[in-house]
This record gives sequence, C-alpha cells and structure tokens, in this order.
Amino acid sequence: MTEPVMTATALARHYEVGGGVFAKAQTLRAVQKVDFNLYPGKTLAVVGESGCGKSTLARMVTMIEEPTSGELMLDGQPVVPARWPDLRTSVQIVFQDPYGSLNPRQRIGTILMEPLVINRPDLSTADREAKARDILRLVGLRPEHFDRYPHMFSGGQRQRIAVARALMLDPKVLVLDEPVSALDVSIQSSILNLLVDLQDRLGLAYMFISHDLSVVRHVADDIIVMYLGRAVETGSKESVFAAPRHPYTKALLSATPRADPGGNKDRIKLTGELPSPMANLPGCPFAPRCWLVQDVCHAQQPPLAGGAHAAACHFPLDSGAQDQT
Ligand SMILES: Nc1ncnc2c1ncn2[C@@H]1O[C@H](COP(=O)(O)OP(=O)(O)OP(=O)(O)O)[C@@H](O)[C@H]1O
Repeated sequence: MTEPVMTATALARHYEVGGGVFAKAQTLRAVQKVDFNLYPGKTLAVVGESGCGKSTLARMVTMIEEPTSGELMLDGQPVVPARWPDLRTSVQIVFQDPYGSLNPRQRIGTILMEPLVINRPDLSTADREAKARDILRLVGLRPEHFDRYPHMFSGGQRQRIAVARALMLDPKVLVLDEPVSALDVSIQSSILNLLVDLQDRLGLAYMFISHDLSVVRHVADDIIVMYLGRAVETGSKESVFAAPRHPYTKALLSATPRADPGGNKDRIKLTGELPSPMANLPGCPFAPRCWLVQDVCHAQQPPLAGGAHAAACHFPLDSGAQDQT
C-alpha cells in the first residue's frame, strides 16, 4: 500500500469571536478533529454546505493558518510554523476565481515565473522561462500565450493558467478550492479532465473542495462529508455514492441533479435551522434537521465510526434504522 503524502490527525481550528468590553468572546469551532490521508495520484474530495469548514481546512493544509490542535504531517515531517517556509512549496492551491487570482498587470510568463524567482534563486532566467513554457504546454496552452495578459483569456484558460502557476514549484499536493464553480458548465468538464490528466502524469495528491456532488462524482477517490466543522461521513466515492450512511449525505445526494429519467423525484428537503457554529450543542449537530432524529441524538454526540465507510450517526442508514424517505 502506498504511503500517504499528507496525514491529518484530529485537526481543529477554533476562532474567538465577538469579545469586547461588555461581552465575553465566544469560541467558534470552524473545524473539529478532522482526520484524513492524502495519497499520491489520488483525490480526496471535501464536500459540504457553505460554512461547514472547507476553506478553513484548506488554509491549514496550505500553511496559511496554524491548527488550534491536532497534527498535520507532510512526507513524514510535522507541519509546524517553524517548518512552513521549507514545506510550503510542496503544497499549492488553486482558487475558485481565476479572474481574481491572477494579477491583471502581469504577463502570463511573469505570473508563472514569479514562484521560481522567490523560491528558486538558483535557477537562471533562461531556466525559469523554459520551465514556464513547459508547464504552459502541459496545461494545454500555447507558447505564444507566454507574453499575453490575463484579460486576453477566457475563464477556462485563466483557470489553466492558475493551475500552471500552482505546478511551477513541482508540488506534491494540490488543494483545489472549488476549482470549477466559477466556470461555465460547458467548460467545467475540460478543466476536470485536465486535472485528472495532470494527476495521472505527475502523481499529484489532490484535496478537492466542492459543494457540488455532481462535480465530485467525476474526480474523487475518497470523500469526506463535512457538517458544521465535523466530518460526518468518510469513505470511498463508490461506497458513499452507492449507499450513504449519514442522513445529511443522503439529503445532499438527493439534491444532486441527475440525468436519468425521473430525475430528482426522491429529493429530500431539509427543514429546520442550521445551528450556529458557536452553539456547541451536546448532541448531533444535524439533529435539528434530521428526519430520523431520536432523543439520544439531542443528548449525545455520535462519534465517527464504521471503519472504511464511517458515519457520525447514532442510526446510520444501513443499520436497520427506519428510513422514511
Ligand atoms: N477568521 C475567521 N474568524 C472567525 N470565524 C471564521 C473565520 N474564518 C472562518 N470562520 C467561520 O468558520 C466557519 C467555517 O468557515 P469556512 O469558510 O471554513 O467554511 P466553508 O465551508 O469554506 O464555507 P464557504 O464555502 O462559504 O467558504 C464559518 O462559520 C465561518 O464564519
């Protein structure tokens, strides 16, 4: 079995919010004790609604923010702030918005060579330029694009440029934060295909962050479903899509557009309030919206349990609980 390139154990990030002269600060638990492994050549998808903690997780993985607790290891080395300068080049990120992430005043060649200027002063200008041109080709752009400006490209091409920039330092891990959400549906699949192709060629480990399960279906090997900062279901893409164990995952899947006749007739509409991330309820955070809720769900938080396909639920869907959908 291949060793993971990155491992997270009980990773957590809390924020103190709202403190002042008259009010006590409250703790917002943005990410709570999340475990995962990233493997070379494999994609871990992190899915969930807005506010579930996906971007906070990405900021810890890319060494922008320090975890409040827990452990992150990269290639067997602890990812601690003192080591960030050495380790950062191995983990790169591609953001959702290819318009906002490229400097409009810089030519593409300059944008691509910038990470090398900062991190590889040993390389000559000619070497940097050669590398940038190679990577341009690798992401499906042409050599003449080197001298153009970002506004001269389509959204899909700009995202290719953002991917190219992320590859300049030969990373091992790419965090893809909603990489196709801002693109036309017609272009999304070409970028997804590019990412799959690059992964095959370069053996990259991907953390693919998305709220969109139809996109995740194309790219994921494994999935973490997050809800209010917690991992509520983890497993292989096949097992999670075929038989979701957490009611929240089932509801998310039921809302995913499907091409088959009959479409989404079984769609589960979630009712009830999303609890405040500061509420720190004693029970399951999904209990207020769950159609299978029982007394224990309000009283005790269920642990993530079940091995390779785990769910944080007192009555996971395949355990004989009455599923009324
Ligand atoms: N710097 C911060 N200070 C205080 N609270 C924060 C901070 N960053 C994030 N949060 C809170 O942490 C929770 C998780 O936020 P996060 O941005 O990680 O979620 P997300 O799933 O990425 O959502 P989105 O898709 O909308 O970005 C939210 O309740 C958010 O308001």
